[in-house]
Amino acid sequence: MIGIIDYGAGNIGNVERAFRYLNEETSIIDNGDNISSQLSLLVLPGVGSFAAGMAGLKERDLVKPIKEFIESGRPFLGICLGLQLLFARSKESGLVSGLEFFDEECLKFDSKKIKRVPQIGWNKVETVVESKVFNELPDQYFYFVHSYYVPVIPDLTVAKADYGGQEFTAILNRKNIWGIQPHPEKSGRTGLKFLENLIGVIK
Ligand SMILES: NC(=O)CC[C@H](N)C(=O)O
Repeated sequence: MIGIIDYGAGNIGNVERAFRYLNEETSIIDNGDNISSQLSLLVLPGVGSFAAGMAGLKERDLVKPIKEFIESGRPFLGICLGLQLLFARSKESGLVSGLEFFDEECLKFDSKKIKRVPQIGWNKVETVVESKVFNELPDQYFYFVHSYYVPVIPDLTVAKADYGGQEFTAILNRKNIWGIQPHPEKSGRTGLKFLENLIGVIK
């Protein structure tokens, strides 16, 4: 069973449809009581601001159960804002702390150097560390919608992308924690294949 966290603003429906297309059972989780170690994967699909995301998790008492699930070593996937919320903080939301699994800060694309911020559209993802999650992808193109990014971080970034000359982390992994900045649920066959590969890797 794959748990999909609903903190009131994530892209739940498309994420649920993507996993169901892969014949995976899903459960929508909007309170901490439903986060159990029986889940094969816990997914945090994020849409909106860093502060609103954390507020949504706090309002539903989801922060502690999510942290306990991840600290217990169970597989976790953060999507877009869900990847960013794994970090200590973001330039988007001042002093608001994230889930703090990683110390770095999410930064904003420099609109003085890059004409169009947010990045909205397809972009090529470049593998940094070989992983089975990249096996037999139809191509390397994923769909992005974001203004903030996580820099490339050694021993954490497994795939990167470049937007307007700014390199950033597209996919991260450390032990049981996975994050993907683009939206695999909006990235067609490539996104579905990534999710299918990830399900195989975490089993
Ligand atoms: N699509 C989103 O949820 C964007 C996440 C974050 N607010 C960013 O701009 O990077």
